Amino acid sequence: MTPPHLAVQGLSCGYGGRVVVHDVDFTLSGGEFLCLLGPNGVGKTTLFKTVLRLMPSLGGRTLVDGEDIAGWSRRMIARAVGYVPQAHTPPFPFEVGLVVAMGRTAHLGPLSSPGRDDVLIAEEVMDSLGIAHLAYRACTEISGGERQLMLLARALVQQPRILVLDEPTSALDFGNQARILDHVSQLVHQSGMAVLMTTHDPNHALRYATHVASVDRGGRFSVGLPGDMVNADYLKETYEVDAGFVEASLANGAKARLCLALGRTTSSHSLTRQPRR
Ligand SMILES: Nc1ncnc2c1ncn2[C@@H]1O[C@H](COP(=O)(O)OP(=O)(O)OP(=O)(O)O)[C@@H](O)[C@H]1O
Repeated sequence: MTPPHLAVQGLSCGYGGRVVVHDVDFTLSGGEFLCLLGPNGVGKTTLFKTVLRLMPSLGGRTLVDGEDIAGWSRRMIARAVGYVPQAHTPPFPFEVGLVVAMGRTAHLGPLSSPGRDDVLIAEEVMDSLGIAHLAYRACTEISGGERQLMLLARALVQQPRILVLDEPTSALDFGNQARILDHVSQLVHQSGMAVLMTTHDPNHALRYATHVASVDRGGRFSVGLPGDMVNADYLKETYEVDAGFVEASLANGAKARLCLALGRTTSSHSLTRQPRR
């Protein structure tokens, strides 16, 4: 795999002229795993969609391997970047195996359908994510977690060099969260994939990310190393909870620093505070 390079330069995004996130600058290379944190409603999904040109930007640009993707077709973008949206139910009751195989579309000619090799790739990916048994089930009749795994499988069969994941584990049980993030982490470290992921669990960032980015309630973007970004002050400011840290030993003997919410700070008063502008 040619090592990918994503550069986001001076990007601002929002709706109808209302700026939600502004002045976003970061780069992401093969072998890097960037976790994006931030409270509900600050604009993480909006930022991802704008980075991928699924919605127009209010300024700035996205470069893949040095080229501005504004001029790229959806097919060209899909060959380089796999995207797993936050929640998406396909409108028709296609079989799960077919939805996953549709991820190959980016690599097929305009009128071709998936061939034997494409089906094998889809089967292999479904097997690796533990969803081979869902292949003939209607995608409209599976659970939320199973749907999330199906969408991840669809993105992986694209064989992208860059993977953008919007809360990919929000519906997964504890074991599946660990298995999926281990799998994604392996793709980063062994295959040189570049991953950009949002999560509401700062422990995902502490455990897996090489870099952590954040959007605050003022739509300001920042990025740094996990140990510098995710500290007690950051968690208090971002989520309005006091947090403590513990160290755990991983199966390979390495140490992981993890956080634990200790309770809401006295200043917090609402579950859905309005963003400060
Ligand atoms: N289609 C839309 N039109 C107008 N405003 C929108 C639209 N979609 C989202 N918003 C608003 O834009 C802001 C950012 O939403 P976004 O979904 O990007 O936040 P988020 O950080 O991903 O949230 P969450 O963590 O809850 O998933 C919110 O104020 C939201 O209400």
